[in-house]
Amino acid sequence: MATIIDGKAIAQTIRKEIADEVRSLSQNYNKVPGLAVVIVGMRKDSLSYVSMKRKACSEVGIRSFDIDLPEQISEAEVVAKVHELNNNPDVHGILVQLPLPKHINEENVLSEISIEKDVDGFHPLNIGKLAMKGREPLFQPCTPKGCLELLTRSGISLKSKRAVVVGRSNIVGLPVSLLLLKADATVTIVHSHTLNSENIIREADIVIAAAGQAKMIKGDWIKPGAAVIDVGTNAIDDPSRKSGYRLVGDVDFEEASMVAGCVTPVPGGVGPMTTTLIPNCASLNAADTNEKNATALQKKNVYKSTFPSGFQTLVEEVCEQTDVSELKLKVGDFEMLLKRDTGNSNAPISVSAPIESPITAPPIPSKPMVETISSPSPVAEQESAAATSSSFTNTSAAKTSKFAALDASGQNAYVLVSSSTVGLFQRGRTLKGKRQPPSCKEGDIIKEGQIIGFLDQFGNELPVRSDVAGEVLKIIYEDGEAVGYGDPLVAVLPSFHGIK
Ligand SMILES: Nc1nc(=O)c2c([nH]1)NC[C@@H]1CN(c3ccc(C(=O)N[C@@H](CCC(=O)O)C(=O)O)cc3)C=[N+]21
Repeated sequence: MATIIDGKAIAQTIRKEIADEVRSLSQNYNKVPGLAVVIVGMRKDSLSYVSMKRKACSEVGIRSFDIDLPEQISEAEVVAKVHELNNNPDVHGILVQLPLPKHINEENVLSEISIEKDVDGFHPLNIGKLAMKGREPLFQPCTPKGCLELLTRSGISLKSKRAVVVGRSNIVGLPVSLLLLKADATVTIVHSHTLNSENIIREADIVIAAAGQAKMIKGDWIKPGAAVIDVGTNAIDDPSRKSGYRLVGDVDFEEASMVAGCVTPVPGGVGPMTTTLIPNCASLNAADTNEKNATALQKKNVYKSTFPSGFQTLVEEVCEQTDVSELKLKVGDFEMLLKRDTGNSNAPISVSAPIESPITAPPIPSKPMVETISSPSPVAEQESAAATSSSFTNTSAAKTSKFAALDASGQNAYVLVSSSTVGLFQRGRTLKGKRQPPSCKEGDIIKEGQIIGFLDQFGNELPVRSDVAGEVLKIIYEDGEAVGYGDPLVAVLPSFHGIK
């Protein structure tokens, strides 16, 4: 007689682990993971799954964002909703319940979910990474992951085992095969066009049934002692029930339990694992973004211009990593001009274009400004210097080349608009709880005094204005990142940069 793998009990253990994690996250970082569950329409089964997922969230202390959209909604409106959730920093995971109504293209919606919030792991890029050796997706799909958890938590190893997956759907069959492969099993997928599926299944040490066919897998298809995970959730008529139906799996449970070593029941097997692992993904993601922000903050705090240490670092970097010959720093009334001999006899005796102290004081009082004038040197040399180093960390190759081009032009004179306070940098304003589009983007031509973003201080949004007119060269901080006093937020290439 097979051991029954109790999915409910294992899921409960995992929920306790998640609740602990969520608690420590909120105690240590005052951060609550958030999961948005989007449902379109009123399909009975979807409503029931969604309510289970939302309940699972509240049980472990995760904030659930309930997005209930009407059946008739257009694809564009669903996509817009997804974008809004992508931009909401309180949302760490987004799940769009499937299936969507027929007039909406599932692929178009799913591929709009930011892969960093794709807790279902359905984004093509996540699946792609799952399929590749040596790559890790940001999220592993929950139901497949649940299947593997059930096995490993029941003491069943996967390495070198023969696993047969029945079904090749995008949401279970394919990803579970990839996970098994990653776990070093030898994997075979059987599907509607496979000949002699039974014989193949009979060789399996591990069977994952995800075909969507009620009781399709019979007892004599199973190798004695095999582990059988039944993903099927099929409703079959049952007049003896009040509801008129009951759920059965893809495996004939009664028969299988006479042969298998262990088997999952339906309900009570894989289902509760799916419901439990989705909030887990959101929670892990919240912890992860927290860690990333902390590291980013640590890195960027080097620039924190609690004068003079931030500027010292900046000056050191400019001197060590660039050919800049003159550097002018201004913070309010304080002004400093540094000159050095870069060994280039052609160095111009150029004076920096004057940049006035900020006069548009409130609510941002004084902003530290940095102006650099680079001495011309051979273009190739400049380019290689700029390619390997820049006073801006984390610049993409394209952006770095922008700086390289600037350097090479000998007109390197950008101004940093810095933070006057500690807060969260926001690219756009929030109106009625909705984040508006970014105030500016790289490449924009802006006017003096123009708002380039906002600083959120405990919900109070302070506009950040540029002191100079020019081109937005680089936005140094991302939306929602924490910034300290004096941190450079945006680099602007003043429109007078060509004047010598
Ligand atoms: N974006 C998306 N992600 C999904 O993960 C997803 C989806 N769409 N669409 C539908 C399928 C199905 N699914 C289930 C979740 C829980 C149970 C579950 O908890 N079942 C209970 C029984 C439930 C009952 O008694 O009604 C159990 O097996 O014990 C089943 C099935 C998630 N899905």
